[in-house]
Amino acid sequence: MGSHSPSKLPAIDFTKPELKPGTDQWDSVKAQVQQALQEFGCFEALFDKFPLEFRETIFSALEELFDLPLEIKTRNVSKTPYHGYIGQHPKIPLFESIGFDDAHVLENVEAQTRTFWPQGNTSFSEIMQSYAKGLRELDQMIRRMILEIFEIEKYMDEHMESSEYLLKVMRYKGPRTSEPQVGLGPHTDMDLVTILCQNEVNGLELQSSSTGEWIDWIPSNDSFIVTIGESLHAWLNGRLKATYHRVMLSGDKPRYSVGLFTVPKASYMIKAPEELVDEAHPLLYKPFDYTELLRFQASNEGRYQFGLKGYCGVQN
Ligand SMILES: O=C(O)CCC(=O)C(=O)O
Ligand SMILES: [Fe+2]
Repeated sequence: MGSHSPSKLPAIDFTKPELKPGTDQWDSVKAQVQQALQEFGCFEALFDKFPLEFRETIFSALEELFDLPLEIKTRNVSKTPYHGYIGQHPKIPLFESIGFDDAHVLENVEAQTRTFWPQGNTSFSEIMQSYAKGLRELDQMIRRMILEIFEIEKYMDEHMESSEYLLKVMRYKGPRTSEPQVGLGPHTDMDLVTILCQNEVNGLELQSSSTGEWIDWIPSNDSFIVTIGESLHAWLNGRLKATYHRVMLSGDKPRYSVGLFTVPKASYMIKAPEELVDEAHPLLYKPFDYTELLRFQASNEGRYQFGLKGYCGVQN
């Protein structure tokens, strides 16, 4: 599966104040995104929309959340597989996660927060909402650039309007070993794009899409990892690969991470634009619905990595 590498992922600067479509700055960042996605299939984004103490605040809010008793955390249920509470899974015993659907809207987070703290927890819901709202801006810039790269801007409105957000927060117990243990095994996400950040306990590793090397992510204060999910891979008819990643852990400190997962809306049929299908690029996947794909995944866990192909791959 490829070896470990000391190489670094490309870091792309999204902090420029005038980063607007049509400007030279935009085109220069877009060219870097294109190159990074071709060479690595993912990249580090520098984005400074959050105050300096923000990370500290969010990770202490997560500590408060995950320290709640299990019977409270399991109140986080969702009709979408993998969007609700996950934990105590024998295959990934260190891992727990809690999902907040469309967390950039304050009322949504407040309603979900009340399932954990019936009297509400204003500071918790506000921090989650402002995080989701800030990163949503970054996600939309990145997807806009990707559509421009593949010259399918005419689908911009439909693409943006047919997507929504899942804010997923995670805690990994420290394995108390010096040898790295699997926190989350190698996988691709099923969504469109994922933007992740982690506390001071590193552990996220990404596989370069061109060389197969595993690259450790060592974040800086303003950095996030951007990965591509299977739904975007399918919609672009294979022009971008979904990013393989995993979490490896050692030591005894818990690792916290937060991911903004951009997902296709339920019942929206993902279908590659005709501009991306031709003789050299035959259609790879039949049109599919993301939520149904997740249901298929959930009922075929052993075949996880082959989910999308197994679900709707076209036999060529
Ligand atoms: O914890 C992380 O950094 C990665 C989490 C992840 O890959 C996932 O939830 O799909
Ligand atoms: Fe993932």
